[in-house]
Amino acid sequence: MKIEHSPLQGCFLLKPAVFEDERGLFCETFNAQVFEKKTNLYINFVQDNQSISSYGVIRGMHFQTGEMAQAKLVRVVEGKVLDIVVDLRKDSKTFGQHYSVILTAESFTQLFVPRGFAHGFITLSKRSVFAYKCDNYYDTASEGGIIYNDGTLNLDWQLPTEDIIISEKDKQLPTFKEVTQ
Ligand SMILES: Cc1cn([C@H]2C[C@H](O)[C@@H](COP(=O)(O)OP(=O)(O)O[C@H]3O[C@@H](C)C(=O)[C@@H](O)[C@H]3O)O2)c(=O)[nH]c1=O
Repeated sequence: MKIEHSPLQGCFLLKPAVFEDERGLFCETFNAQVFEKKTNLYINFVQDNQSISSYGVIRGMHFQTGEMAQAKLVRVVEGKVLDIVVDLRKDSKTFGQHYSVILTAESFTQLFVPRGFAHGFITLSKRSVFAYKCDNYYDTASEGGIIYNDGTLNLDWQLPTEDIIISEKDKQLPTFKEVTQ
């Protein structure tokens, strides 16, 4: 497992070793010991999630607040997505900055998203299966979000507006300024 720093503080790319043979392939998608050794972080993942999306679907930008904040380890099991994170930690050197990365099933690359980040993704393939671990439980009362087309963040979703599909709930999310002021 190789771990690379993203430009955002505490946000890492994980590249698992992939073992191929005549049967197919094998890889460890998570190993707590290795993760701890390479990041110096002890993360107790307590919930695993999976979502399926069709082309053009954006889920995001989401986070949970306060004590229910969640770190996430995200990966794509089928298809291709553009994953985007925003650092919302006011005491961070990279506060307000965002980072985008393409995640595909074939690359096995994962993104570790720390607590205090907003997270979202768009499906660029016909369908995507997205899987992630969280270090805190889902809590509706703590849900927060930022509108995907926020004028300050100016996130590039890489698809024309007419191709974008987004839930009614996500269309109502506030702006970056409203969330961080
Ligand atoms: C996230 C979540 C949702 N749900 C339920 C609530 C709702 O009825 C249904 C769909 O929820 P949502 O529309 O919020 O699902 P979704 O838009 O996929 O939400 C997810 O988006 C990505 C970007 C993240 O980063 C995640 O943390 C999470 O916020 O599933 C759970 O039961 N547990 C969970 O952990």
